[in-house]
Amino acid sequence: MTNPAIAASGLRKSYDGRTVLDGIDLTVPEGTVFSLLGPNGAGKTTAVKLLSTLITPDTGSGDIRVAGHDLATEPQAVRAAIGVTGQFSAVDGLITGEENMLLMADLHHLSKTEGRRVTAELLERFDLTDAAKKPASTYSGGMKRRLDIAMTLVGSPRIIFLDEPTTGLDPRSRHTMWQIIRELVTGGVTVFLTTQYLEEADELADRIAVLNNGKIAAEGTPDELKRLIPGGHVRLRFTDPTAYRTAAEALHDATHDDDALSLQILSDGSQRDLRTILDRLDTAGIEADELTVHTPDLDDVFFALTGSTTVPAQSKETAR
Ligand SMILES: Nc1ncnc2c1ncn2[C@@H]1O[C@H](COP(=O)(O)OP(=O)(O)OP(=O)(O)O)[C@@H](O)[C@H]1O
Repeated sequence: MTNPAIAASGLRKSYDGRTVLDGIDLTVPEGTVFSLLGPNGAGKTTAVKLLSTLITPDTGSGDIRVAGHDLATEPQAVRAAIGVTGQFSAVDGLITGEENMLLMADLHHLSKTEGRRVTAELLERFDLTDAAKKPASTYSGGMKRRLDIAMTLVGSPRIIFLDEPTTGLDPRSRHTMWQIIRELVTGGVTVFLTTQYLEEADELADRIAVLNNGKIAAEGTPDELKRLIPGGHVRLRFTDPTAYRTAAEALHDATHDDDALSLQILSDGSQRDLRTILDRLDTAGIEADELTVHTPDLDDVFFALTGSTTVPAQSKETAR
C-alpha cells in the first residue's frame, strides 16, 4: 500500500485555553477527496491551517505527516508539496488575472517562458482566457475562486486544501467548481475539502469526517454515514380534508399532521414499498395530491451527529 497523502494522529489545538481540536486522527489516501464537515466554528479551518503549516499544533499532538514529510521537522518539504485555497482569496484585485498568475509563477521560481506557458494553460483550463487582461477586481465571485485555484496549481501541488471553496457561489458556479475538483482528482491530486454543504461532500468525497465539539463524531464513505441513521419515509399531502381523513383511517400506521393535511409513513423508498402504500390508497379509493419520498441523506446524519440547525444545505426530498 502506498503512503497516505495525509496521516495525522492526535491533532490538538486550543486558543486561549479553549480546545478547538481535541486529538483528532485523519488519514487521507493519495488521489482521493477527503471532506471535513462541521458546523460554523467546529475547527475545519483550524485543521487546514495546521496541516498546511500555517499554524503549529499544540504539544501533545501525535505524528503528522503530509506528502510523506513530517510536519514538525520538514515543514518546507510539506509546503513544496501542497497548495492551499482558503476562504479568503489570495487574488490581488488591482492587477489582472494573468498578472496574478505570473506573480505566482515567479514565486515558484519558474522561468519567464515556463511561467507564461503554465499561465496560459491554466487560464484556458479554468475558462479565464477572455478575462485574462482585465483587473481581477472586475471578476465575479465564481471567476475569482477559479483564478484562486488556478494560482494554487501553478506550483503543481500533489495535495490541495480547499477551505469552503463554494461558499457564497451560485449553483452554476458551484457545479463548475465541483467539475474542477473532479478533474484535479482524475489527474492524481489529493483534495482535502472543508465544507458546510453536505450535498457537496456527498457529491465529491470518497470519505467524510464530521467534526463536532473538537472530535470526529463519525467517519466513513457517504453511504456508510447514511447507514448510521434510520431509514426514510414517504409523505402524502392532501388538499381535501375529507380525502385526508379517509387516507388517515386507511393508513392507520402513518404519522398524522392535521394542520398540513399530510401523512408520513416509514419506508425504505423501494418500488415494492411504494406500490404497497399506493395499493392501500387505491383500495380506500383516495388519491394523494402529492407524494414525496425522503431517503436519509447526509443532512440527516449531520443533524443526528451534531444536533446542529445551522447548516444551509437543502433537504433532499424527491417528488415522484
Ligand atoms: N486565531 C484565533 N484565536 C482565537 N480563536 C480562534 C482563532 N482562530 C479560530 N479561533 C476559534 O476557533 C474556533 C474554530 O474556528 P475555525 O475557523 O477553525 O472553524 P470552522 O469550522 O472553520 O468555522 P467556519 O465554518 O465558520 O469557517 C472558533 O470558535 C474560532 O472563533
